Amino acid sequence: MARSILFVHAHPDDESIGTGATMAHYAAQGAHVTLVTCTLGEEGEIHVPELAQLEAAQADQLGGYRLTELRTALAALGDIDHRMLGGAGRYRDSGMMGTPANEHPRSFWGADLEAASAHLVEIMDEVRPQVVVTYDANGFYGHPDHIQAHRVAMRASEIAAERGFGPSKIYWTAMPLSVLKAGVEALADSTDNPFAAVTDVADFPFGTPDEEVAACIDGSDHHDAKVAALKAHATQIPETSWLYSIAGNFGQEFMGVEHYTLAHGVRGRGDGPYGWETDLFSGLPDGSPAAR
Ligand SMILES: CC(=O)N[C@H]1[C@@H](O[C@@H]2[C@H](O)[C@H](O)[C@@H](O)[C@H](O)[C@H]2O)O[C@H](CO)[C@@H](O)[C@@H]1O
Ligand SMILES: [Zn+2]
Repeated sequence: MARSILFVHAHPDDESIGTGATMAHYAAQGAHVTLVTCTLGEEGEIHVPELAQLEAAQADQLGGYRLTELRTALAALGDIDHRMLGGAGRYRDSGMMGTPANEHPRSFWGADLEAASAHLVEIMDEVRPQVVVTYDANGFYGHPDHIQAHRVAMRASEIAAERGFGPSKIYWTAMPLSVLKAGVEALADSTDNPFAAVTDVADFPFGTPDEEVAACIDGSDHHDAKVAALKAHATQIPETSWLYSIAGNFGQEFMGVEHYTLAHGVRGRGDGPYGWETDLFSGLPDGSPAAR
């Protein structure tokens, strides 16, 4: 049975930042890798000075531009089947929690959950993923679009299951506290340490106790592909980003290794002190819905 994995992300850049190595890992193995992006990222910052006037308050063209960045990023990750939830432009970037963009008539945060989920069910019925990957209920770090992406992915998976093609496993992106702690220590002497004010990893809006993590995907063979994908998102991720300096200070494994908690399904065989799975498809029952 062809392996099919579906990633649900909020903005262009999240797919590369949070799951780029995993996507490249499974694409390289010949799995059907589908990415659903829920918004175009219209409310993002612009770290490329010559594009500053594309911002929402001026030309309001950042969303279309970020779609081109996303396409370049996906080309670096491999053969990825990319869809925009409800079609490009259907749902708008809601901005950070509590900002006026939350109230925009097309904001994803204000979307009707059933209608948004129906768009995702349609894609799930076509690609029949055995595995779905999204964020935890806090959207990993509390962004409204990430929280809504979680809700839509979970509701769509529920509806798909009722119709006989639900995923066998659902994972949420996670950062083990041990990795977070090592990363903060690695950056401690860095000149551009964004976490200089952090004294305790519990201060971060994310971080999962190691024993609650279920899977660790080693995509370090795809480290360069992930870095190329991050660089494609230049409006969001400046050359000076800590994402690049931590790889230098922490080591390449930071960039190429991605972790997940298991929200639904049976955990397969694992390694190490906490039995972390090394394959998101491990332990799948044979009866998983076949791709159409
Ligand atoms: C990684 C991610 O989800 N980025 C979002 C996020 O971007 C943040 C936002 O611009 C904030 O104002 C900055 O201080 C912060 O550094 C950024 O990470 O929110 C944007 C607006 O919704 C979104 O476009 C971007 O993809
Ligand atoms: Zn995002």
